[in-house]
Amino acid sequence: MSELVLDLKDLCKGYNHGQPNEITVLRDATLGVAAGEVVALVAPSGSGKSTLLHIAGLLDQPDSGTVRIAGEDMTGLGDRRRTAIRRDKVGFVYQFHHLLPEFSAEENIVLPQLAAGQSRAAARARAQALLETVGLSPRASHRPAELSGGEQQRVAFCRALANGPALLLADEPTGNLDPDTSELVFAALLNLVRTEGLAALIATHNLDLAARMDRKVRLEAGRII
Ligand SMILES: Nc1ncnc2c1ncn2[C@@H]1O[C@H](COP(=O)(O)OP(=O)(O)OP(=O)(O)O)[C@@H](O)[C@H]1O
Repeated sequence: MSELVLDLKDLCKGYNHGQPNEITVLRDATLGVAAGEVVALVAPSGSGKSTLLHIAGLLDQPDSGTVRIAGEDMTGLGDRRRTAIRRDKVGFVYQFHHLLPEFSAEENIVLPQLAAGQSRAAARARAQALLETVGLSPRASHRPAELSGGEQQRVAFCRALANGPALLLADEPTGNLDPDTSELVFAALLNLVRTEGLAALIATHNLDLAARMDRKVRLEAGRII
């Protein structure tokens, strides 16, 4: 039995099929990420990182190839099942935090849990534990506008992990932060991922950060090498 949490096989993906501006982005891209493993995805701009992460996170479909998450083949699943898997098994972090501005840090982490059917008391306890892991307990009642950029991003990590996903996908999670803040925020992310024992695939341009992950893969000419 496979221990891979994320198992991508022979993914092909292009855009604008049959049109003059047709483009092939992924060509037989294959990648596995095991539980507890943090993998850096390093690739130049425009090479297909976001395309790969969106397919892995069930936000988009490949033209061919298979996506397995926690052992389950996603091929041919209906929208409802895909949405449920995305909600329960996958956490997604973007370059920009996308926190809800009218809610506090804690509420931003509580809300996705309530949507998943969790009780308010359990959701609050989980939010507080996550905030503590990233050193933000004293900021729990602050709204996003009352937090620094690095603090906002750390709250976004906690929100992504709110429902206890098995897999974390991150697209340039420190891309809009200065180098010192990136370092701090990345350390918080690694701490969270290690504490929760997640499989993580983290796209970054930052080679220093990539070197601190368990493994580094590159996306080149549509393939993972
Ligand atoms: N919906 C789309 N329609 C047409 N082309 C697209 C679409 N989405 C992405 N592309 C093209 O596919 C290629 C890969 O895009 P993608 O966003 O995956 O790259 P990326 O590696 O994440 O880039 P960046 O680091 O700049 O965000 C680019 O050439 C892009 O222009």
